[in-house]
Amino acid sequence: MSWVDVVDESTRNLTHPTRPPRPTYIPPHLRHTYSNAVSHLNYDHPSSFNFPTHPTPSRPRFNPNEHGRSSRTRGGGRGRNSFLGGPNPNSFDIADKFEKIEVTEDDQCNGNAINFDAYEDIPVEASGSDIPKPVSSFVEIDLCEALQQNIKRCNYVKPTPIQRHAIPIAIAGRDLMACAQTGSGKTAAFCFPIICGIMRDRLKLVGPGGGMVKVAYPTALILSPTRELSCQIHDEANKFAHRTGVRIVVAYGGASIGQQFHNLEKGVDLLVATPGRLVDMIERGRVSLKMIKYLALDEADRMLDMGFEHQIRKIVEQMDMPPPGARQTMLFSATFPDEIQRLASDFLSDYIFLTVGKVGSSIDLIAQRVEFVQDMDKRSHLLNLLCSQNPNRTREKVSVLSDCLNNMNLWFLATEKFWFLFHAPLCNEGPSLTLVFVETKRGADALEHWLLMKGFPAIAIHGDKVQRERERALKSFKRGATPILVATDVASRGLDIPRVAHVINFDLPKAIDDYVHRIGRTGRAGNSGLATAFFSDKNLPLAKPLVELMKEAKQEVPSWLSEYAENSPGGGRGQGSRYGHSNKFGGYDFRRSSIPSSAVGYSEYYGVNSSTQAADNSATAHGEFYAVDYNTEYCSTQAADNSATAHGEFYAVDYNTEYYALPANSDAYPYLNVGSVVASGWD
Ligand SMILES: Nc1ncnc2c1ncn2[C@@H]1O[C@H](COP(=O)(O)OP(=O)(O)OP(=O)(O)O)[C@@H](O)[C@H]1O
Repeated sequence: MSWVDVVDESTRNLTHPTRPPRPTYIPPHLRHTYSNAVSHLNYDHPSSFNFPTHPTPSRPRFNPNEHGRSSRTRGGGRGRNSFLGGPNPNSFDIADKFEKIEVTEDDQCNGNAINFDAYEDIPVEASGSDIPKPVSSFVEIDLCEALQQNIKRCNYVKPTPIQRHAIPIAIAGRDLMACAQTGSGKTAAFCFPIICGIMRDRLKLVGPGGGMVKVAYPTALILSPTRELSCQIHDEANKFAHRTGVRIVVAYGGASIGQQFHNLEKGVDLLVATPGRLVDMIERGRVSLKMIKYLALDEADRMLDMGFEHQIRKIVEQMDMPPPGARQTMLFSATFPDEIQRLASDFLSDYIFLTVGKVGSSIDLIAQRVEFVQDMDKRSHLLNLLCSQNPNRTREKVSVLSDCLNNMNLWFLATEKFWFLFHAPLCNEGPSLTLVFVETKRGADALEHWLLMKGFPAIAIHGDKVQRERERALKSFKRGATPILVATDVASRGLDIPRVAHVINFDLPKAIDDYVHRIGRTGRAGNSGLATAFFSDKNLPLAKPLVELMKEAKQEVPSWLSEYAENSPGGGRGQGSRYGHSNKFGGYDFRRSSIPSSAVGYSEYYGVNSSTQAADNSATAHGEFYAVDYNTEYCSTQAADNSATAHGEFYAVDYNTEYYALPANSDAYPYLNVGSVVASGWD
């Protein structure tokens, strides 16, 4: 139950929920360290490279101290209703921040001017064998002419980093697991190679799906977790495939299956689908996957977590889809926990793992604020925030006017009346948009209703709404007619909505990955954004990963939050945290944890493949790895407790050197033996 539900309940009962007791202090566990070892760019090296990390130039970033106030004291001076009561310890003039946010609009294809220079300095790592070299322009890539034309039409002047690296890999036919920041252009990174591949195959293949047929045989399949995201990918892919002859169909639940069958009957090369609807279509015998040559999973970690894994396995492993190796598989997300990587590797063959940017984040471009707000104060705090988004607007004005309108039973007029107030100063062309995340569907409805009553133009989207309502809400939000969207996690992934200037985590999610995706709805395509989170006692498990994430993004961490992080039980990786051994958020090739050296931040290694997992615990490394510090901890993928400890240094292993694993949990003393066997503490 979210706080909104609590508020509803409590107002009804005229009681207030009691504040949960403070947790007892538990010292933070030792954080793993990882070196930021930087290797030389080495394209001659046949199978792995690590791109240099450049110093990050300073970007304008929100600094709460500039505003002369601090949110550092936990709850200090916090009133039950800070609007009516005393000063709010977290209050700040958000209007100042909005002035600093750069959101521009000038584009033919996607409605947003792009500032991809912002991504120029981000680190890129790739691992796997024989990695194709990245490119620096689209023309360098062997894409078909029509596709090149469409890329220009879309105003894509140059590839984003993920596109520079991922597209050549995919065009070379390699399987890929790619992790890149939210809003950094992953959709095109998998769409271009797929469309190009379909066009090439066309010349060679004539599938059974020509003309009006009852069973559709797509050659490419893109799966995504939500209906809205599938529609968005479909729209994007259609733009890229303009005049190429590639036929793209979308299939998702909640809409007429008859219409979707009809679309399929007209022919389909690329099917974009949500898993549930696709299973339905396959089971009705209307779609066959036996011609699939390209498979892409967007938001792949979400697709393989508990909610979807069963369906995905059914589609990929139990229907008639060709196996890994016979098809090309690409997995993309902004977050890739180890456990999910392990599951995902079942679907891949000799794949390349690519990570672009501060993995699992979008963050340098997003100013993050965390404010301590007790559940009962959240609504009034939200109102303060929304009011302060426009410097000319005072909460009193809104309150008086909306009370007035409410009394006259004219709340629907209020929406109209206050709409103009959301034309925030940051952009002249349209209103800035605010996305408010809540925990429950009921909470979303309640908050939408309450905001409307208060005169704020809000609309809710969540999984209990019928599809038409969901689409209407999103459309209204996108065009700015209703510039506040109250959403559950249904809107947290993938949606690319220009002009979302502010994401408010009214209720924080349980897992830090979800936080990363939520805040990634702003700060997209190189633009900056603002994310505000309301943190309350019940978010304690999230404190530590949140602090780590904010530090990694060079954000100001309130001291009260650091204190919470230290008191966080079990080191506070967060409820639902799925991180393994690394401080890096989300994107770390789990195969590396089989190799001691890589587990401590080594940048070059290769030849790690499925043989590392061989039953006899043997592996063959084809490459260099070296220099493990004394007492460095590293994890073993095969150890029961995923841990092992290396004491010592070893380095300089020649190509084709064989090394063997000791049993789990052994303290190993690796020794230097150039060109020969190295025993080390992994199994
Ligand atoms: N090379 C490019 N040049 C200009 N704009 C681009 C380029 N590539 C992508 N874009 C635009 O950047 C925006 C973000 O892209 P996209 O939605 O693919 O990001 P994403 O990485 O998939 O984000 P998320 O992780 O949230 O799903 C889109 O509006 C897209 O049209």
